[in-house]
Amino acid sequence: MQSEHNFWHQRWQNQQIGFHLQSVNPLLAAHFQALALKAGQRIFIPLCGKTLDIHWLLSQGVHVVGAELNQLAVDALFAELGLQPTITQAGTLRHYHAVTQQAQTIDIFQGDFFALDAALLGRVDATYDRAALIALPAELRATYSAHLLDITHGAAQLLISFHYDQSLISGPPFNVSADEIKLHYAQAYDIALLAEEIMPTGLKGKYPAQEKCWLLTPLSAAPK
Ligand SMILES: C[S@@+](CC[C@H](N)C(=O)[O-])C[C@H]1O[C@@H](n2cnc3c(N)ncnc32)[C@H](O)[C@@H]1O
Repeated sequence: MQSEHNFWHQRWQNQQIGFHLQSVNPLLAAHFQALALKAGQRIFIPLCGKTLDIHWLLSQGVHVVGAELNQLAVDALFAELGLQPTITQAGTLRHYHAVTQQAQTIDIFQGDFFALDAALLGRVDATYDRAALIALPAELRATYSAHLLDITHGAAQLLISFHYDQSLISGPPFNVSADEIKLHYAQAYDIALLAEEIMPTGLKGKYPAQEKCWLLTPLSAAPK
């Protein structure tokens, strides 16, 4: 686990953050409404980095809670949002909290996602997973998905997955197949494919790759 953490700390330290998009993720903007969140509800972004998707979600009138390992990323996120957070220690995690001018709250837990529990995380009405599941190696993904289900009480998810020939190059991002998504989540969710898109530039500019956007609806709430 420590080498896994060091890998990401080094990426942030060296600003090797090719995963960080310069605008809101088009799949989020196109399919956010599928989550049917109301103003004032709260969305969780595991492994959030300093994504501009957070800026966009706050502008949609929802509260945001995130988890991110690296402190440089979290400090940059708040600086780019123009917000001065209050920071408190919560066990091994640092809890950043701020309120936007439009009264949306943003809470980021800086530290290991696996140290976050349901009580600390608080209410979650939906989860947005972009480059979280696919950022983790195969041996961590079952633990990740089980922990996510546990701490969010199985809240609905918008999940973006990544598909390419894993034999061409090693991850991250990792290829996570539709079958694997079902393996992790079919016991808790109805799983619907909302969109699939070929990445015009491919992965790292050369390997053919595809993104898929999934809506995971809790089985208790899914239409029969
Ligand atoms: C591929 S990036 C995606 C970031 C963001 N979701 C985005 O779309 O830009 C994965 C992020 O997860 C963070 N991360 C990796 N392992 C983590 C862990 N165990 N707990 C919390 N964050 C972690 C990394 O520091 C990195 O910022």
